[in-house]
Amino acid sequence: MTPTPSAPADRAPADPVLALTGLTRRYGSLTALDDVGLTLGAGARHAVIGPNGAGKTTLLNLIAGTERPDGGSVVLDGRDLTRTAPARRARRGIARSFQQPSVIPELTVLDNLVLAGWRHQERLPLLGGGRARHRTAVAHEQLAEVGLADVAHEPAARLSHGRRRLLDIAAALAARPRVLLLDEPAAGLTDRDIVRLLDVLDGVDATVALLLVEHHTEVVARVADEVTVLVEGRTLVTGPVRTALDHPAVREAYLGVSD
Ligand SMILES: Nc1ncnc2c1ncn2[C@@H]1O[C@H](COP(=O)(O)OP(=O)(O)OP(=O)(O)O)[C@@H](O)[C@H]1O
Repeated sequence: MTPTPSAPADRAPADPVLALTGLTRRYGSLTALDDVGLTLGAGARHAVIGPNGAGKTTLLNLIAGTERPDGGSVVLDGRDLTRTAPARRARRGIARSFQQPSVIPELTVLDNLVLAGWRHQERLPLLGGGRARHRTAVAHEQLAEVGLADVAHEPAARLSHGRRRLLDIAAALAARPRVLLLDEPAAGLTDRDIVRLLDVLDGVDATVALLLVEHHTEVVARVADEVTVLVEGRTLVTGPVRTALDHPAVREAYLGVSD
């Protein structure tokens, strides 16, 4: 991965936050992911695109730990997590927002965020009620940041799909992750919701590495610095966003355009 634009040219890029090497996953005779490697530094904005069935969700599953690879490794901050359970990976700093938001519909919007931030809160040196008050105050701030302050006390079930997506992302961020995995965040969103989504992603802490699977190429072009294109489980191209999106094979294989 190239250094971030602000990194001095004469200094080596910082250690990677997330390093994936040779990731391979088979389902019977189908190789869903074939020897895929990727390195994300702090503050990376990396998108993975590709046609249906290319292996994008499989890649996220292998990083989050909900599936195990048949080959390769997942290393976070120098620690090999390839055999580590999903909950432990989450505690180490891998957060995920799903295609179908995973918020708890019966809880209020605010309580969803309070709950999501609890893991981080456990590490703060606050006692009893102090912790709860602090967490609630932080959750209110986070809701304001994602434009959901007006529905703080509504059950999450009453939110539109777009706003539930934003809550899901806010909940993932509340655990203060090192890496945020986003699975098609723009899917099913209205144009107005997409503008909100882009605002939220713009506001993600610059130290968090963001890995985005997305079909919406305008969202990819707006959010990502770098793009990996998967086709049939293999990396077709990986590089700066414009180079990847303008690659003739990508235009043909993914966008259905031939020059
Ligand atoms: N649990 C499974 N059992 C068998 N085959 C699977 C399983 N999960 C995924 N596959 C297959 O692996 C391949 C990659 O699937 P994956 O969902 O990762 O693709 P994708 O790029 O995310 O596709 P989409 O854009 O449609 O979500 C597909 O051919 C899919 O049918």
